Amino acid sequence: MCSSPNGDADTNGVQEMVAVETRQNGMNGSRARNGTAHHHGANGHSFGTQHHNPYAPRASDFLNNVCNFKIIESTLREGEQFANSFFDTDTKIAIAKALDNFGVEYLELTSPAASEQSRRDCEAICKLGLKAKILTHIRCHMDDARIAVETGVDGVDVVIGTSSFLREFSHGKDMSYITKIAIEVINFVKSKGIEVRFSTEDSFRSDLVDLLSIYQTVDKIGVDRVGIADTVGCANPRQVYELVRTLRGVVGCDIEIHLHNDTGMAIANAYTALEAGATHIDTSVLGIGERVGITPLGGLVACLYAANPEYVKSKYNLGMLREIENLVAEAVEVNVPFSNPITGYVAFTHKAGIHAKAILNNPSTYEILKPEDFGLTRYVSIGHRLTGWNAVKSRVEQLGLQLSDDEVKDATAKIKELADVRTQSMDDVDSLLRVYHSGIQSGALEVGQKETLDRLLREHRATQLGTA
Ligand SMILES: CC(=O)SCCNC(=O)CCNC(=O)[C@H](O)C(C)(C)COP(=O)(O)OP(=O)(O)OC[C@H]1O[C@@H](n2cnc3c(N)ncnc32)[C@H](O)[C@@H]1OP(=O)(O)O
Ligand SMILES: O=C(O)CCC(=O)C(=O)O
Ligand SMILES: [Mg+2]
Repeated sequence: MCSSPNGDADTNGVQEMVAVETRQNGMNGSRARNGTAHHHGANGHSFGTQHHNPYAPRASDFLNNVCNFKIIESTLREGEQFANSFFDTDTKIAIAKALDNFGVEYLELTSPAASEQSRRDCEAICKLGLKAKILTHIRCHMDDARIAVETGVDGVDVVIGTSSFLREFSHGKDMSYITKIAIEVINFVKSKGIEVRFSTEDSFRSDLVDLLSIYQTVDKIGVDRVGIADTVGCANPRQVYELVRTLRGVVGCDIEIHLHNDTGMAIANAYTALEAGATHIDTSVLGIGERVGITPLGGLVACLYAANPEYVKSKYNLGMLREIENLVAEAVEVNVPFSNPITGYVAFTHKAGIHAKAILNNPSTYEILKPEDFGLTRYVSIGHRLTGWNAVKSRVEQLGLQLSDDEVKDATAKIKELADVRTQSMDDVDSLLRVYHSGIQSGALEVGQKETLDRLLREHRATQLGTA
């Protein structure tokens, strides 16, 4: 196991990464906060946030909607449906508080009809006095509704399957019964003075006429939100855009969307839904949920930040993301994936020499997310065969060594030669640079004297091993 540049324990086999600071940020190479001896930290840089970025992508329709969306964080509902999940009361409360501090607008909790403990936990979370509104998620059934409204929640999310699959094999009800029971449940919840949302499970495999008809019916009786659910993760962005856009044209209430990630499109679909006029997006931390889960909170935040960083920074406490993901990962006994947006092991690590040079000059060249906005650290990896002399020069400067460009290039050639056999650790690279530097200082070494350098390195190794 090696330690991630951003401090997470990880087993993904990325080894011996070393890092240097960007030129814009000075060259005081400090040890990474949480890394091993092989990891050197590189804090932020000065581009971007206060100034217009002339290289940013053009604003899209999305920017018109991005300031109005709300997150319905469902780790404590959909996330409890993840195969590994078992949340005791303390864990639920810790997750609820963390997400509230992060700034999500809603927390969705498992139905109090699921079990006695689920009901008690729902009541306990309602009593925490969080800023986020507390919702619970129930079947479209009066028994569930009666229990839900007694828990102290701010709102109830009601769902029923409308696809022929679910009508036939799940609840066995036809559209006219579904419409009748939906009206009854919605009116009942509304009569208690709390929010009510009505959603159609498996929307993308439901008949469009049925869908629009029931959405219009519930809109007319004053539902606060209608929900679209891609329950099986079958939708693509074009289908999401079309359904949300069509629905936007026929209802006046808010539109929520719940997107499963079976084909890896949950984040893209969420983005598209916002472009099309959705107002509420369901997420869970790390995307946990049934099967491979739903739109992950971190991934959604990354994509919204990329579109409108200042707004997203002002809305959410981004520095908490890693802590929240670690909390949930630990609770459900999984690792944060190496490729996770923002918090993945390598999310801010740059390797190839061409990238490294540009990143050192201006991080915007190869980064659209700024690690410091998430309390994280950028790394430039050296010691491998793709290393270039610019990255090595930066490390030379961090170490306080004086070498000319030709000398750095000469030392880089040696690093690459060694790295063709085995990737060099940070300590290996530092030793080589120090040996090279003292050889130059003492006059024992000149640029291009490969055999002398090899001898100096052999002698250094022997001294270290005590065999000189
Ligand atoms: C796509 C989703 O994720 S929806 C949310 C899923 N969440 C949950 O299932 C919460 C946890 N679930 C539970 O604890 C249980 O399933 C309960 C308490 C809800 C129901 O338990 P049981 O009464 O034992 O029924 P069971 O789980 O076997 O079957 C589901 C029942 O709900 C009915 N049902 C299914 N979906 C709905 C719905 N959306 N609205 C109304 N009734 C529904 C089915 O007809 C079936 O009832 P029946 O067997 O009495 O005819
Ligand atoms: O209530 C909803 O909108 C979504 C329910 C759900 O989890 C799903 O359909 O996958
Ligand atoms: Mg779901």
